[in-house]
Amino acid sequence: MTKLSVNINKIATLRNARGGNVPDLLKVATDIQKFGGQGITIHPRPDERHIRYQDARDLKSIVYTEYNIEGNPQHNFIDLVLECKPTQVTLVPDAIGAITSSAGWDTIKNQDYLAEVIQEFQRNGIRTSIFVDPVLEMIEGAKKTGTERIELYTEAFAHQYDLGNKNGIDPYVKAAELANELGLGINAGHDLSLDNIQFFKQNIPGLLEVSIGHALIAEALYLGLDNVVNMYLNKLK
Ligand SMILES: CC(=O)[C@@H](O)[C@H](O)COP(=O)(O)O
Ligand SMILES: NCC(=O)COP(=O)(O)O
Repeated sequence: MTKLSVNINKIATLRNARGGNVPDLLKVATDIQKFGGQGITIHPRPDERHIRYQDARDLKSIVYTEYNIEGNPQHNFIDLVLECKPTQVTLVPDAIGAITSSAGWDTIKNQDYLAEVIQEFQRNGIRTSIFVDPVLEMIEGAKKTGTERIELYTEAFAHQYDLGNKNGIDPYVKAAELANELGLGINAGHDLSLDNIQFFKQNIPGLLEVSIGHALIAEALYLGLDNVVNMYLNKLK
């Protein structure tokens, strides 16, 4: 079974736009789980432009499914994760100020660094995953860091799928086969959507978890619009 972990960064983006508490991030996280979501993902960034560090702390008592915190393991991030003790930490090599994640780790160049950080999280009972491109050398390097899981960076697949090129899945299938052989658990995320998720799932052996945010929140808005516009019209009769 593949678990769906819903990334709620975009809920925080919307809330922060007005400075108040609408939409209420904690209520959204509660409801996503009530609706069947099997995990909550957040990706606090150093500028706290969407998820704030305090949100990560507040979610600790709300998330009873899988709690996944993603980010670049700088000192503040490491301290936050050790304080929140989520189910899983996903390490992502983001540049400060990056609009969104745009590459996986070079698991060969950063092997010692990753191994050290991963050990620290594992000593604290937190499962680790590292964000990687579907490149075989990077999967082999990931294994050597001691991580339990990898998260396949799916932007390239999603882009090719949008263009009608289903062969974009090929490197992901090879990466997943190798990860399975090496005993690495497989997560995936970035730009997955209602359009592409079923094809991805059907082709990736042993896919344990997907984290989906941007498209899912946009789809939820769109699929709810008809309903809400009509609720307003009823009140204005
Ligand atoms: C690692 C990954 O692909 C997602 O966590 C993504 O980076 C979400 O972050 P933003 O919501 O800031 O784009
Ligand atoms: N790890 C990927 C994630 O959490 C969500 O990415 P996206 O769906 O917002 O592109």
